[in-house]
Amino acid sequence: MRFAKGHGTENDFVILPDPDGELDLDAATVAALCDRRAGLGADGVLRVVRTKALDEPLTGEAATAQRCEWFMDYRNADGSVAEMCGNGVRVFARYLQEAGLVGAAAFEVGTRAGARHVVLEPDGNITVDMGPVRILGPGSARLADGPVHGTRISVGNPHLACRVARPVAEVDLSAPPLLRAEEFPQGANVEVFREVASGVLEMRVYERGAAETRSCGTGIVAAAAAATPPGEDARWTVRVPGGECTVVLESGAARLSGPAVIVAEGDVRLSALR
Ligand SMILES: N[C@@H](CCC[C@H](N)C(=O)O)C(=O)O
Repeated sequence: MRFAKGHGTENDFVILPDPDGELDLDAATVAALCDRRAGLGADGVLRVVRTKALDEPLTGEAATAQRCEWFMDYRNADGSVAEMCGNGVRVFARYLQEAGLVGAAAFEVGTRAGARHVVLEPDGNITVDMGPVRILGPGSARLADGPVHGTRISVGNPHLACRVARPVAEVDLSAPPLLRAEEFPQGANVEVFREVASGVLEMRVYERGAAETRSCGTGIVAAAAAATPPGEDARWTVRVPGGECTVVLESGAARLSGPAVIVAEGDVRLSALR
């Protein structure tokens, strides 16, 4: 099976080109591909499939994806399905560009959170219109070193973005955060963030379905939204362990800009994966 490997601020993905939807990608295969010792290693898988070949109903929030030629079928490293991935959609767009599957510098990508408009910027970054950012109210979690309190936010997928007083490097993210099922029936990605200068946040994340990653695009947007006074527009630079991205919040929606690179292409033996 052909594959590519790419990352956006070191949030890394195995990319599987499957234009005609012929691949039966089960959770065990995804987990084996993402295994960093016995597989290729990644935080998630991006299956590149034509929307018309997708064997899945696109209803509700996902319905606008029907108008897109290409669909990002996102899977977490543990094999679970997720609605959206902010770094993944940039890497997906870079793959489409480099594989010659799109000709324009601006186009839409289908996701389970709906169509997402992307722009390949002249400076090499990619900007994604991340859609509506929904503030759902307060929430809390228990981390390995104690409780954190924050804001429940949907960026298509669920987040708990928590402002902390200490440097984020000191927060213990070695264990899965304990969440309350009534607050997060589908689980959540948990961000800890701190404002380190005017308009600049530092952030770390524990991702649903993956553990701590070096960046999370939807998490970056969630942290920026949690850091912004209600009803205001804002622009943030968000530093994560794998680099930095920019978020512009405007009228309840967000644009995310950052790098996306393809670093390898090759063949993987699916039959050899455990
Ligand atoms: N890394 C992604 C988010 C991937 C999905 C997430 N783990 C979830 O289950 O919601 C990003 O860059 O947004």
